[in-house]
Amino acid sequence: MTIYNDAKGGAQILVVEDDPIQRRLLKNAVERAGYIPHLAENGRVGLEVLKRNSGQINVIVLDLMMPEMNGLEFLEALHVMGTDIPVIVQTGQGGIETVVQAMRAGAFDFVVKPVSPERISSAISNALKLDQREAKARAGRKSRSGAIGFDDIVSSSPAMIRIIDLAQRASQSNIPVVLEGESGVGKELVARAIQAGSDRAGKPFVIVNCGAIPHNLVESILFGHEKGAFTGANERHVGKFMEADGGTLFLDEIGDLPLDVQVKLLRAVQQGEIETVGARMPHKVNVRLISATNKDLIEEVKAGRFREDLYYRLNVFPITMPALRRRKEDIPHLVRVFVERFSAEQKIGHPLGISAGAMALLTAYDWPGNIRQLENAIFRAVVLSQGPELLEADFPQIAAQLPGYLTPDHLALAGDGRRPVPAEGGLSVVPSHERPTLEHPSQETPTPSYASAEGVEFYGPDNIIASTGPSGDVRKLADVEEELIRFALKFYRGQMSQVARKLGIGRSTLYRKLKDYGIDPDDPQKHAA
Ligand SMILES: Nc1ncnc2c1ncn2[C@@H]1O[C@H](COP(=O)(O)OP(=O)(O)OP(=O)(O)O)[C@@H](O)[C@H]1O
Repeated sequence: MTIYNDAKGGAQILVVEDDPIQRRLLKNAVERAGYIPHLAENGRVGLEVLKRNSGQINVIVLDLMMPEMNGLEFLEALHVMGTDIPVIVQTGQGGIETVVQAMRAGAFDFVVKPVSPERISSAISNALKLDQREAKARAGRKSRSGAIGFDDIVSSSPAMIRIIDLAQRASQSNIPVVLEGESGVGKELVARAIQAGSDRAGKPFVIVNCGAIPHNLVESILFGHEKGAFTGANERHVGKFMEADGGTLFLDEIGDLPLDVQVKLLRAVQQGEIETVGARMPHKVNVRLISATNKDLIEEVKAGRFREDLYYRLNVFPITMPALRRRKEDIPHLVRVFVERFSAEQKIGHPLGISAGAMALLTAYDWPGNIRQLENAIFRAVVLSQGPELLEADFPQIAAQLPGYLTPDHLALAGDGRRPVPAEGGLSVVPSHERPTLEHPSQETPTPSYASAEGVEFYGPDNIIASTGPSGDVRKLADVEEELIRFALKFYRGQMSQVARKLGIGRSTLYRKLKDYGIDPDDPQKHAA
């Protein structure tokens, strides 16, 4: 790993990439754009660099396919660390599904390999813009957080109106509530509103994400520990139950709680007292519990991963929150509220609207990351917006995933040279007559000049590699090889991993051959002068 400290005053970019050639290319591109690169050959080293340079790194450029700790694991580790440095993921293999996973895991943008220096430079400059403005936006939102109530929950659909009604009733008592629903549907928001609408309003609202804490620390984090209770317990630690005393404890991802801690939680719920690790006596606590889960808890009980007695104790008042794709009526309302909120926060300086085409696009999409993903998409679009209204072009990642919205760039996203594959449960196939007809005339969506589905033969003129030259003699092996590589690059639209795999060679061998033959992967047909 190399660290460049000869600061030119530019932003600092961490490049996490296992392929030495790609790493070098990125380093050059980052330097050429005037930034300071930090290089790491895998996710583990990347985390070390981050820790060592805490607060210094502005943007991360991350490869998704890496040995040891892959890109998704790295994103997960960032989430656990509570770091929200914008991450640009690079994808070559795996195609759109991996990209969707990465965006879900919080990536800001993605680029498809091989990445041109211009593309990476513009992705970094967008991410930097976001980095600076988001810090302000977060500060703004945080100051409101204590006061979030039912009025802050956008609800147009019958399903959401019913949820608000249930939640309002739950807020009238101390009844334990379980909020069920996919990630990003608004469980925490509803939990906050319940607290704000209850007689505990103004008291602590403490959140514990049970899924994000290492198993060996859960007990101590929930119940606290005395000084010297175990090796390394150098200070007394007040647990989350004590912190929430008098208020509400929101246990997120409750299904991830280890079984041994579930026993202690059951005792706390049944007896209203907690046992601090290392303490002689239990403490009485007055805490209202709201739990949330994106798992089916009954299935977890059946599988023996969640205690049945605890399930019945916690699940007295279940509220199931449907995914956003099941209540699309909420989308336009949410979009307008977010556009208004973010343009005010970002001090856009003029009223910002949204075009009908963009609204149709956002409504057509299925939002696998639910409202969080929608909120982030709008935030990003508002930050980067230039005109009086947001257009479809401001949502390239969404458009790329909707059939009927493909542009030439988007087509290149499919990892296997075919049209992008919808993420599981991620997209609706919108019948053509219902598809929003936006500024995408059909000629903008090119018909691929090949049919690369496995097993489908291709008989186009491009597919003929001659075995004899103009003189009538057999051609040199190297010439044929060069031609085949150029063809493969074009055929697989520059997807290096795929080209290497299909040619039956390693990626580094491919890069070496590109160099030997002077082939530019961005423009494989161009011959060196
Ligand atoms: N109905 C809504 N109106 C306005 N904003 C909403 C609504 N639902 C969710 N949001 C916003 O979407 C984001 C995600 O919501 P929230 O954190 O409550 O989801 P969650 O279900 O708790 O997610 P996770 O399970 O991943 O923790 C938050 O910023 C929240 O304010």
